[in-house]
Amino acid sequence: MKTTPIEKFQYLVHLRATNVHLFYRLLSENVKELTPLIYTPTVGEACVRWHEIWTQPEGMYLSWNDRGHLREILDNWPHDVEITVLTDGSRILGLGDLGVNGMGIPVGKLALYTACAGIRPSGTLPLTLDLGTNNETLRNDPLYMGSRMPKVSAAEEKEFLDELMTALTDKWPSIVIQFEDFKNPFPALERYQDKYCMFNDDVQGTGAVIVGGFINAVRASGVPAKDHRAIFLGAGSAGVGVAKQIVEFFIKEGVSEEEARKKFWFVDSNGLVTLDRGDKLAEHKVYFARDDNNGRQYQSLSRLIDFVQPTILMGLSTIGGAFNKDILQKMAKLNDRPIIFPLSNPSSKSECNFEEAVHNTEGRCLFASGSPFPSLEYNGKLLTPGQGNNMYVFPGIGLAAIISKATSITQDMIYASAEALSTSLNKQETADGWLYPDIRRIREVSVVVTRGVIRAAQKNGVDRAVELREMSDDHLDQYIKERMYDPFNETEKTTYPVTQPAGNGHHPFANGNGVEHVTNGLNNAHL
Ligand SMILES: NC(=O)C1=CN([C@@H]2O[C@H](COP(=O)(O)OP(=O)(O)OC[C@H]3O[C@@H](n4cnc5c(N)ncnc54)[C@H](O)[C@@H]3O)[C@@H](O)[C@H]2O)C=CC1
Ligand SMILES: CC(=O)C(=O)O
Ligand SMILES: [Mg+2]
Repeated sequence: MKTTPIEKFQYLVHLRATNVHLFYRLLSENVKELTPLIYTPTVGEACVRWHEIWTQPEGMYLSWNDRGHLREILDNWPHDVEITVLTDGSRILGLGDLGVNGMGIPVGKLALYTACAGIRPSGTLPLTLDLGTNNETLRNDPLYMGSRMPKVSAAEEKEFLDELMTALTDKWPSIVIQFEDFKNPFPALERYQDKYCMFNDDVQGTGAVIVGGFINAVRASGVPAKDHRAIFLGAGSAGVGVAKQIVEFFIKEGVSEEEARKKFWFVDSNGLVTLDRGDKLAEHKVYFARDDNNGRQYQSLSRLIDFVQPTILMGLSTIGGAFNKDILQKMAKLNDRPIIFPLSNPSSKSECNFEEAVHNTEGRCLFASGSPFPSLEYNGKLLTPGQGNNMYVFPGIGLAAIISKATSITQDMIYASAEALSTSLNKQETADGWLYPDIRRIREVSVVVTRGVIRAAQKNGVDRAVELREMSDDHLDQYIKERMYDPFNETEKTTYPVTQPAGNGHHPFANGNGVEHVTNGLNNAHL
């Protein structure tokens, strides 16, 4: 009997490696119960302990020493890849730099691609870059499987990524590449987004999923778009990615860009993000930096709330519990329906939990969190939290890019995923005031998102599957559904090729050989 979440995680890893279709049958019939085990929050614990709990290889690791040979190495992968999720492990959820332990994230995200959007398991490639880690504790741990060197410089990583992007698209010309959990994702996004079929999930996927729920929250708040004001705790890739897409929404609602930009007050680890703060602001923060603070600086979140009187409080700070009782009660005093989105992952990093938000706002908050929280009864009413997690959109974005054979993933495609998500709630969900659809309907939702993204690709002319342009929406939905992998109709035995990180040879199971021995996850007795 498996009792702890991590034991259940390990059981599911084993099931996937030994009976992949059964794993996906189980997952698709129990999405709500099993997603928290294979994804956030449990995947966070699994990544922290990856080197301790590791039993069998999954995915492919590419190390700094492999540079110059990346294209040859990809030839070792025996399947045709449609999509890869790629991380360098440098910012895994809100848990910091976990080096190659971050492999849990590409594996988990791709399992959701299969479960939620029906991408064939064999068409997915979890990819982790072993470019060193600045996590000294891990580097000194005898069981750590990655290279024991500090993280390479930004310029070296750029050089590596340039080679990798060329190699991936040379090997699989239609591949979709999802960047995930990079500490500083902006340079690569800027460099590659027009040239390759790629997107950054933390900046763009998160922006889209939050706008999707936010559209419904603004409607439910009764406050017109032009009167909203937002405080963001956390000004990193996700915070800025979300705010930029909310700006896009405000503009569509008739607010000018300048007015929209002025609706945001960002707080990071150095205080309120202002132009006169005296430190050199990272480039991505400059757009939202305030210039109207008259030399005043941040004292506390509570004082900033008094000053700004926000309608919206977003948390993307990795600071668990930052939205305390005082903060939540202030939001409730200021607003009939305060919008409170503690979005940091995993649950331990969430700025507050659902129960705290409900009790301190008299049940009036419009709530979504990054990790799931249980429903609860309040004043005789069952309240269900929204889950504002990019898992509602990235499967549809990826599937749309694959089906439409997109040459790149445009901002319009990303925004279309948000709009499609906001329309995907059924009558009951809307009547119950939900911001996001029931996660149990995720495959249906992914069809709606996929169609919206394909239509945007067509409008932007980045689609190569031009025959889809003539299809009606109903026909296109049917086409998407038929394209989806169905674990209930599978007899083919699928195997999972894997490689090991360059590693150190100390791990009892790691062969430390990088890539020479591509092994089969179903039959890895020779490891
Ligand atoms: N719900 C979702 O779908 C998603 C959630 N996230 C979560 O958002 C969080 C942040 O992710 P990123 O923006 O990519 O990380 P990041 O490292 O780029 O940004 C973190 C930000 O928080 C700020 N911060 C740190 N300590 C603070 C403090 N004491 N007070 C105020 N600000 C503080 C940092 O200065 C930085 O601006 C993570 O926990 C991640 O798991 C990220 C992507 C998607
Ligand atoms: C959900 C996600 O992508 C993150 O927390 O990084
Ligand atoms: Mg992420």
